[in-house]
Amino acid sequence: MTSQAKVVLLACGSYNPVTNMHLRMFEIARDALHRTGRYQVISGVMSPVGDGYSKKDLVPSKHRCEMLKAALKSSDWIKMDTWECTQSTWSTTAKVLRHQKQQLEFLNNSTHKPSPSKRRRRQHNSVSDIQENQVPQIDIEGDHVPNIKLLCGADLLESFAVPGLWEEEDIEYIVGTHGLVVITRYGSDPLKFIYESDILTKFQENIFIVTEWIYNDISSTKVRRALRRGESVKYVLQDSVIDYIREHHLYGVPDNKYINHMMPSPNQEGNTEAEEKDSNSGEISVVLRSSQDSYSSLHLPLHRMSTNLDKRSPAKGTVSGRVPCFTDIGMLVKRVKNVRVGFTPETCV
Ligand SMILES: Nc1ncnc2c1ncn2[C@@H]1O[C@H](COP(=O)(O)OP(=O)(O)OP(=O)(O)O)[C@@H](O)[C@H]1O
Ligand SMILES: O=C(O)c1ccc[n+]([C@@H]2O[C@H](COP(=O)([O-])O)[C@@H](O)[C@H]2O)c1
Repeated sequence: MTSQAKVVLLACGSYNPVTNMHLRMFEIARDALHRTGRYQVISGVMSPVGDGYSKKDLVPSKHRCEMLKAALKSSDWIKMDTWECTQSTWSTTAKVLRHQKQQLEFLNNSTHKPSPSKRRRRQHNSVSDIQENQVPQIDIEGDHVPNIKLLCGADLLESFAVPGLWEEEDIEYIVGTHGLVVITRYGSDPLKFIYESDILTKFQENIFIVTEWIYNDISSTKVRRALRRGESVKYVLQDSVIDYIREHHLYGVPDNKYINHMMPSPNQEGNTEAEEKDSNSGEISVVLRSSQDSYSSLHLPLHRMSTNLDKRSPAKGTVSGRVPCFTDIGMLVKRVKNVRVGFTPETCV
């Protein structure tokens, strides 16, 4: 019986925000590699791109990392590594792979897992509370350093052909030294693409194409568009990620009439204690009721509301008489400093 090669799957991306498909890619890839009988996937690593990557609508890495951290609670084998996004400038994917390789070699050579140096700790301070994930815990058995393969969608593979985007020597290093696991994506034809590229054809045996038969063309771009329009993204993102986006008002999530489409996740329901606490801490908790028994809450810092409140109510932060008008949201119950006012759209002018 031949021994199985140990593999770590590394996926680099914006994760702006992380979607269920980003997570599923790992599951699909692991299944496919295991099916061959030749590989054993020992870990998955997600490396969010740094803020220096000038991509439209990229929210700060602090938020993207927090969303990834929340999403990865649902996996016991995929970890985040924040090394890339804590570098002062954008790092090429080849550089990230080199770093990961060094980490694994270091792990392999030492009996103890590396603890972050003081310098690294300082670098990670900007990304609050994610230090625990900065060095993915990978259990290495035996003498061989696992092979790191770059996991990506077919669109990333096809971006190799965009003039000036990737360095040719980087492509050689990525595909020749590490190898790719490519998940098919709608509209892509990776086999044809490899055929048309000399360099990819040269390293063809290092490219593993996985057809995703449970077709799913989720993309972060589409998610951001839906969020901007106030449309539901439930079951497309992890509930914890939706909660985070809502709490931090990311991606232009509207505060007004569409917000009731973003239903709360089960872990947010019945959180009256938190609401009471917020109402005493300079924040307004607005509870939107869109049907008989389902609620969605929206936390607004007082300074964001003060203009409305100044205009419409006698005292800032208190509600009496007329209240800010939130149109088209059905029954709305509003709590400010423990004053609770219920009203319907008809009461708005
Ligand atoms: N639906 C999908 N099918 C296959 N691969 C995907 C899918 N969505 C994302 N990927 C892959 O995930 C990796 C990370 O991508 P990225 O964070 O840029 O996601 P994205 O959804 O394509 O983002 P955006 O829409 O903002 O460009 C890339 O390799 C990309 O090809
Ligand atoms: O290394 C490169 O030259 C390179 C060129 C283009 C994109 N990438 C990486 O590809 C990943 C996905 O990029 P994007 O633009 O599809 O979100 C992200 O991690 C980028 O750093 C890397």
